[in-house]
Amino acid sequence: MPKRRSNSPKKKQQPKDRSRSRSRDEENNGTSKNSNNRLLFAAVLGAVAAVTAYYWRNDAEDTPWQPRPSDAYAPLKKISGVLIEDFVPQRIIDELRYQLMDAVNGTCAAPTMVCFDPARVDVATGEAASLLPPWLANATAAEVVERPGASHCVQGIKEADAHAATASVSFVSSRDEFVAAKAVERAVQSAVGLPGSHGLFQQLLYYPEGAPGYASHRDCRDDAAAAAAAAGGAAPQERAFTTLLYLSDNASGDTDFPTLRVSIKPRAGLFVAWRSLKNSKCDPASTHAAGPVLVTDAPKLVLQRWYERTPYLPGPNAHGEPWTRCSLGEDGSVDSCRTYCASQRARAASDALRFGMEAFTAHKSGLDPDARAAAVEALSDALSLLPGLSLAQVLLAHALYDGAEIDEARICDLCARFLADYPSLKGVSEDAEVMLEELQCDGGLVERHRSLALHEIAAARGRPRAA
Ligand SMILES: O=C(O)CCC(=O)C(=O)O
Ligand SMILES: [Fe+2]
Repeated sequence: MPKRRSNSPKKKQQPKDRSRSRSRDEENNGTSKNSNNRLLFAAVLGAVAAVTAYYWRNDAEDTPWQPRPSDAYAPLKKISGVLIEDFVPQRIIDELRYQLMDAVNGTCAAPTMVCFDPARVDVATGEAASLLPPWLANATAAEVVERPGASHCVQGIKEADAHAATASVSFVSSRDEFVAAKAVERAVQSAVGLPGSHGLFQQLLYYPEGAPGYASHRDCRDDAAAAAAAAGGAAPQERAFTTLLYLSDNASGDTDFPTLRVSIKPRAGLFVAWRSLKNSKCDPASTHAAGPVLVTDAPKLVLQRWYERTPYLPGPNAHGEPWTRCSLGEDGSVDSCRTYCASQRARAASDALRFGMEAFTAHKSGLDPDARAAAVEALSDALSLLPGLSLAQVLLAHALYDGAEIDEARICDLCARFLADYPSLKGVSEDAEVMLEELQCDGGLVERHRSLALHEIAAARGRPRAA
């Protein structure tokens, strides 16, 4: 017999009623309906917001930052910087290096689109503005397109020319894509208190020998209004902290903090982190640059991650085909070109997630009777590719919960996994908790998933490398 249960979680109205056998008619009236509306609102709005802005956020919560005093790095004191050597065991570094090099030689290898920020190409005429670099001399012959989230782009660039533009490569991975990156996330949480739930995507950076580096900048934004506009009206990103884990030993390519007169030389296993915001403002002292890598040096490899002030739930990875973005230097010339790319697996998972979110929204709108099944299928696909994809976990739990015949064990597991990573994401975590309660899930499930995570920390922070 198919199980009957409430249409949506109802913690507030019926805290003690865990019955899953009431009829739908009974449920669809009075206070339950208000509760349904609240949850429907949270879920759908959240999904839509995630589609448009690629994240949910919670302004109520501040990011913790509690590094051990012994890890404080005095030269970066003004920005609460820490520096930790031998942050993770060599095997973690080896795996990350392997993933990055594999991407550089494979999925990231052939960017054919270069974008300028701000616009350097006239979309109407297709003419390149002045000060374009020589490799774009015949850009007018190429197709000029607009890319959401970037400015004007030139498409169809010859591969060799695009390679000339590739000053660095950012291989953008989901938080859970690689075991090694996940282990680093846990290590960061244990060392400086930054929970993974505040982290943006992880970036594996590659600067080839001879790369000019990355021009002086801050990772935060000064102008909240401009940032909101750039985010398409959604809440702007606020990168509050930056963490770097160097994966290579270099004689050049230092991370420089000109205001603080500090230079950090890359050394495999060296971890450095600092805060960019001071009293909620973008701190000028956090200005930094990646120095040029000498032609005689080895390529510089880094795992970089930004952390938001508040929890952040990533949506689909925005990077499809590899593409290159160039920013402008102070004199208006093009500098700091970087190629962005993601793995085939992450891209496939993102496509499934995007489709699943659309289907989920259609299901919640009540207009399409087949949408729920489509959402379940697509979100399950996304999770089979990237099991830790938190947004897919919580949406799939909701979609399954709304079905006539529910797989309680699966919903419990999805909610517990989600809550182990996102214990306090406004509106979303609460719903996951309500589902756990309504389904009378095993009370220790979340804790088990959490301790699994702690186990990963212990594994990540293994014995220091031999000198
Ligand atoms: O590679 C580095 O040393 C720093 C990179 C950086 O600052 C950035 O990508 O925002
Ligand atoms: Fe930076």
